[in-house]
Amino acid sequence: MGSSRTQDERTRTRTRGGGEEASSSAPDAKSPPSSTSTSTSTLSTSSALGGPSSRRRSLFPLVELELDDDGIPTTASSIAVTSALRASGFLLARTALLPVSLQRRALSAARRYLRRHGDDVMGDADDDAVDDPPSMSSSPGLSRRGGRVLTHPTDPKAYAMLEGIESIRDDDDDEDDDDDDDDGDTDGGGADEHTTTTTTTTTTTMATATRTTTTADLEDWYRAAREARIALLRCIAAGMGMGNDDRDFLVRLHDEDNDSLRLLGYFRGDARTGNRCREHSDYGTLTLLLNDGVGGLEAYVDDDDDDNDDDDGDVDGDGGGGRGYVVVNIGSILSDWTGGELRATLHRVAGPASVGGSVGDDVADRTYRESLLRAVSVPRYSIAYFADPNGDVSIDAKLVGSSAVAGGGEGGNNIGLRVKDYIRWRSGGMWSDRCGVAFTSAEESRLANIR
Ligand SMILES: O=C(O)CCC(=O)C(=O)O
Ligand SMILES: [Fe+2]
Repeated sequence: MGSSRTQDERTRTRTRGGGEEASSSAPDAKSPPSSTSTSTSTLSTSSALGGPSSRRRSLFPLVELELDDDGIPTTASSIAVTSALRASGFLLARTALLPVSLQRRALSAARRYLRRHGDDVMGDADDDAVDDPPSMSSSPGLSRRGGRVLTHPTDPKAYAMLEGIESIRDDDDDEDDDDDDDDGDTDGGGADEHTTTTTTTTTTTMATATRTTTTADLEDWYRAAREARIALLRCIAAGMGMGNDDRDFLVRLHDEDNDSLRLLGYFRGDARTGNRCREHSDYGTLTLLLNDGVGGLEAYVDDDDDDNDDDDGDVDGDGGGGRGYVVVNIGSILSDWTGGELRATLHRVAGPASVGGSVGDDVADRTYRESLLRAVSVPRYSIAYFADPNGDVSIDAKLVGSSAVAGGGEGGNNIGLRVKDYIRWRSGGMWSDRCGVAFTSAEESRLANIR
């Protein structure tokens, strides 16, 4: 199982996962101890999702995810991760588990993958626009199904869902006799050393090498993301005191490895381009997001302790890719498990014409608008790694507090909705059937509030 993500919180209306009225979800009162390596990152001034033009610079913490000699996250890291997820639901994580070199390789591989498989599926990719993800020159608003790369029904993007590491290899096996559109692209980043070493060989050999490298790089990223998932789940379990301080409490609820990679290629646009990715929140447990540094990612964050509706934060504008960190956020299942203490935050990839975007005329507005214009003038690539819990775990479990239910009621008859059914419902299907566009009516109405 993996995830194609859609939607959830509308914090402005003080609601939390499942549409319930929020109880208390004030940011963690504990400030990280001075020994923590947490710092804040420099972030672009955000546009407000749905607010007028007032701006606030929002800083999400950059957390150095440190492991001890046994590979266990330090206490400082656990506190830093949990504090950020309480406060905003977002953090930027830097960790030796996801080194910059691997990030670059993975992004290059995603780009190659989307272009190759997109061409396969859609057949009309723009050959001149070598930097662009595959697009459909006709009917750009329609999703064409049946291949590995889909165009999104509404957002100007192509994407591929890779459900499990094996799916990457299967894709390559399927392609063994298909070399006509494999361009051996080295992505200008010099990241594809295997391809580079084969440039003097025949086209066919080079194509094979490119496939192999693409597969290897995506597999490496997938494996590394799984390790990072384990570390982050340990941080959360420890930081929240779950399972009587059993640090592997959450890890065990994920030992089926129900995860997926979504490779995303956003098309170039112009001043008229609105959202490149519609507002949504993720609905599994944990998302690790790597992007190529092209801006536009925004998160809608609300302070519970004031009435300002415009406390929205641009997550990064340069998330990963260059500076070596990944964006970490959580989905609604984990948020619900914690009674909303950890936030599944609404986010999007904005374009210059996004609703509630930069409409004012002060310096910050203009600067931000220019940054979005620059961002949309180039394609944007990202890789989302989604972790879901084991399929039979209850999404209704409460994993914090005195009534915490280990395993979410596993084995019981009255466990409520199971993860696998919930995800099927949210995502509009399982596996490659997922369209990733399902919105519940509650979510739709929350979204309507910001339009
Ligand atoms: O591409 C991005 O930066 C955001 C993607 C995202 O939020 C998602 O796919 O759930
Ligand atoms: Fe997302």
